[in-house]
Amino acid sequence: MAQATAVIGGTGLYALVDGEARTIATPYGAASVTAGVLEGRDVVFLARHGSGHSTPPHRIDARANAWALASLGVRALVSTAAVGSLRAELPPMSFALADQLLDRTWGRADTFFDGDDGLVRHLPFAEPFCPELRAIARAALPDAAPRATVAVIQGPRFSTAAESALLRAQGADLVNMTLCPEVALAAELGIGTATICVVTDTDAGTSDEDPDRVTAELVFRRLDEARPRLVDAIARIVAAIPDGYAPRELMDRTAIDAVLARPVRA
Ligand SMILES: CSC[C@H]1O[C@H](OP(=O)(O)O)[C@H](O)[C@@H]1O
Ligand SMILES: Nc1ncnc2[nH]cnc12
Repeated sequence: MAQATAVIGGTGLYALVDGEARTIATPYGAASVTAGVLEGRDVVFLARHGSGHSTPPHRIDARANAWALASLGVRALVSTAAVGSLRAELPPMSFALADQLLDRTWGRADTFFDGDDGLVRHLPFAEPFCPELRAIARAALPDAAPRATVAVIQGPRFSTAAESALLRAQGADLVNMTLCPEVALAAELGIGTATICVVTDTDAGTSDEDPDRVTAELVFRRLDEARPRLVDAIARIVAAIPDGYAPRELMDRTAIDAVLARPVRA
């Protein structure tokens, strides 16, 4: 059965719905998903880092994940992201809805259209997140900051204080390691995305003594604390997505169908 809505869980969210985990072979390797029901809606859940957080951010196969979701008929994606804050107005434990991306990753497979099979396309990406899903998320989460620019760094290490200051000066509000290329790859396959950012830390911090200065342990701890609110936020958004939701047509159907027709490997 086609699953119109997917949830990608980031750090700290490794399960969401009851159901059997299923492995999907894709042209880029296997992806593991669980189909189930949330708020009476069919959803497919995918844990970005694997069920035990075994995949680091720079090794996530975002192409396999996006291809697997598209092959299941997914059109709407609600994702979660643990983020560091670069702004005092976005304190730890607050939620924000991402609306812009600054891609500072490198060396990641970041397109389905690298020309190998003569298929060349250029995704319009001025608005990386789906405006309709963002509007739904804003209405569902009135306490979340309605917009934020997320800088996506390569990781797995965190930023230096100088890098953090530079990202802030360049207009970033939040910092993360996974939303690129995930959001673009979903868009290339006709999937619209809304992302709930959970602020876990103040990145490089405001001083050496800043208790919110990032460590992985701090991120995991804060996500554990925030998880009930995060699951509730996801459920609210999923419940509000209309049956007839249609993402923007940023990519032509012929190209999407050609990518989905590529031979799979286990
Ligand atoms: C474990 S701290 C760094 C880790 O947290 C964020 O994960 P996600 O975006 O999947 O929520 C960040 O991007 C890093 O992958
Ligand atoms: N400070 C930070 N930098 C990058 N990714 C993060 N995920 C959570 N906090 C982060």
